[in-house]
Amino acid sequence: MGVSGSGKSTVGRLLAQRLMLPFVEADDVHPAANRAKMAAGRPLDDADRDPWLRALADWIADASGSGHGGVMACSALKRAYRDRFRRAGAGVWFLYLVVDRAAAGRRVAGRAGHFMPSDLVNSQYDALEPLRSDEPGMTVDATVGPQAIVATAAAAVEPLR
Ligand SMILES: Nc1ncnc2c1ncn2[C@@H]1O[C@H](COP(=O)(O)OP(=O)(O)OP(=O)(O)O)[C@@H](O)[C@H]1O
Ligand SMILES: O=C(O)[C@H](O)[C@@H](O)[C@H](O)[C@H](O)CO
Repeated sequence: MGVSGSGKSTVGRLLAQRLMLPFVEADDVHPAANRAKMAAGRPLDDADRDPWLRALADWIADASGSGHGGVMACSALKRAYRDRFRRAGAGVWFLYLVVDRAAAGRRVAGRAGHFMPSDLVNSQYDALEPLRSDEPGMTVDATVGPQAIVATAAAAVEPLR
């Protein structure tokens, strides 16, 4: 979880490889209308996110039900979204990638071939409800290298598997 530019896709892919688990990129699950809205510079609201969260919760239910689990790269900005995911499957655990607005803005602006415009980064922080201490998971500094983040996260989740 984390705002756009926090490194969810980068870290999530590497973590899934390391743990040898299926990976899903939540950006690929957005309805076309959501992608078009963001590309036009308009932030998503709860209603826009509802069908997307439903599809992602289904993925979690399948991964959980199959017994192998999986890794998802998803902003999951609000507590209510994470509650939904926790209800969908057993053992849902969040890695919260923390990055400040300036760094996230620079990363999103510097990335090619993605629908998300950097002017939407501020709206991501407006929606963001950081991971709280009662939510299973881990908060990490997302400005260190991706491999270091993956090593830290893998060490934390391995004993839970
Ligand atoms: N730990 C890191 N250190 C330096 N650069 C990083 C790190 N993680 C990601 N990046 C770079 O930042 C940019 C954004 O990363 P990425 O696409 O993984 O973020 P994201 O959170 O998935 O964003 P979005 O939600 O918009 O898809 C990419 O260019 C990526 O290479
Ligand atoms: O909930 C949201 O506002 C969206 O999920 C965004 O976070 C984007 O999908 C993503 O960050 C852009 O790549």
